[in-house]
Amino acid sequence: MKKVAILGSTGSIGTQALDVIRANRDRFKVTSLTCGKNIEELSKQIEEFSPRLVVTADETDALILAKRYPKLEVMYGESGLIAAAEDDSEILLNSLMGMRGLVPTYRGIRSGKDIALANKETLVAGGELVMDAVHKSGVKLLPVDSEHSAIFQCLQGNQGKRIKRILLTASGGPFRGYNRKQLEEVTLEQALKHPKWTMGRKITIDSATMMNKGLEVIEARWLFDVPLTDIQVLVHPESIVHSAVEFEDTSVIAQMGLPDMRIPISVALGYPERIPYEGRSLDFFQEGANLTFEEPDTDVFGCIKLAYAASEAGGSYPVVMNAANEVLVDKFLKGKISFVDIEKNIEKILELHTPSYNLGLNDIIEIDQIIRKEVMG
Ligand SMILES: NC(=O)C1=CN([C@@H]2O[C@H](COP(=O)(O)OP(=O)(O)OC[C@H]3O[C@@H](n4cnc5c(N)ncnc54)[C@H](OP(=O)(O)O)[C@@H]3O)[C@@H](O)[C@H]2O)C=CC1
Ligand SMILES: CC(=O)[C@@H](O)[C@H](O)COP(=O)(O)O
Ligand SMILES: [Mn+2]
Repeated sequence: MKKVAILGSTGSIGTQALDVIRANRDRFKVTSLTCGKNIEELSKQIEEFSPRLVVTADETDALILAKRYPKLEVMYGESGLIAAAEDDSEILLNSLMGMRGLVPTYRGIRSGKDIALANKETLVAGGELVMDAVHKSGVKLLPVDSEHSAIFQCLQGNQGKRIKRILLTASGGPFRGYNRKQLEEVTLEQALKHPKWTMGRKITIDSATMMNKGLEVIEARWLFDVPLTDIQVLVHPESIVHSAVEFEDTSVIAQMGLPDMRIPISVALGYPERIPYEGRSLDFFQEGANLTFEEPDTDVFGCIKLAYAASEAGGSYPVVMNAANEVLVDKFLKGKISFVDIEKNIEKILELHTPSYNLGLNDIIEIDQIIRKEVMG
């Protein structure tokens, strides 16, 4: 039985991970589960998976659960997330949304456990630090993000071959083909309608601005130790090729499949036998089927350029970009700013930023907090 702790178990990734675990109950034991405020969903998970520890964001919710489940260890806040990350599980699935996942990821690595990472903001803000900790502690960092899982799968059995280029695919989001003027008019409702994937709200907006692809470029850089110049974004609206790797010998290996996150989650959890998506198939290979690819329009979707530039500049720039993006997306979700204000404000904040370098964990946390306060206003 593989013991698994899941941070963010009540979210889109977390609940799909529990789908995979449910289909393989003899293979997994759930040790810790966490939520933000959704204690009703967490209660259902407690009843079904009997974790030893659960964590909520706030004390009030923790007290409710402690009363409801007197035998259960209930904690809250970052100390609770760290306790879950350092519990006796062998693998930590981090499916938290946002930079809040950095510290628990780091502590999980230092406690010697393998990390299944969906929480891409962790690598955007602290990639260099996290990868250094991974190498020093000898744990495995297994990507859950569908493109990075695809690249990871392409690399299996090809470790000796030199990577020439990573082809990072993108759906193009709900506004593919729009011009700047049209983007100025889009609504929150339209931005939340992703053409292919059903995901949490924040990543769905990131996909609409294409900042998600920018975050994924940075994620790929750290995960696969590949220069930014060798990571190419390709818009592929069918979302069947989840990414590909071109090797020095000019061969290309691609991973294809249904847009179903339970596939990359299963890969990261170690290919459990039974898969919860039986009965579905990739009915693509038929006469006349074709796959289309196009360059992203980075004049319209400038977030991609901002991400490359921030990662190229290094130091505190990616931390600032990520923090600003999280706050601005939240403002857009709350109807406080327009869609194009997200990119405009990130660009302005990066232009005005005085960088710092050689950041430790506390520096990253402090810069993140300062930018959040500034952008929240
Ligand atoms: N969804 C997807 O298909 C994909 C997601 N990812 C990445 O995976 C990560 C998770 O995404 P997704 O599942 O969509 O996100 P969701 O918003 O659906 O879930 C986020 C999880 O974090 C919890 N959470 C929210 N706020 C807090 C808080 N203040 N303190 C503690 N926990 C909190 C949520 O709890 P609650 O339920 O109580 O709000 C939930 O369990 C992100 O980094 C995303 O970019 C990557 C690829 C695909
Ligand atoms: C499912 C997943 O991995 C998401 O990151 C998804 O890829 C977002 O799609 P975009 O390609 O539109 O950003
Ligand atoms: Mn992705």
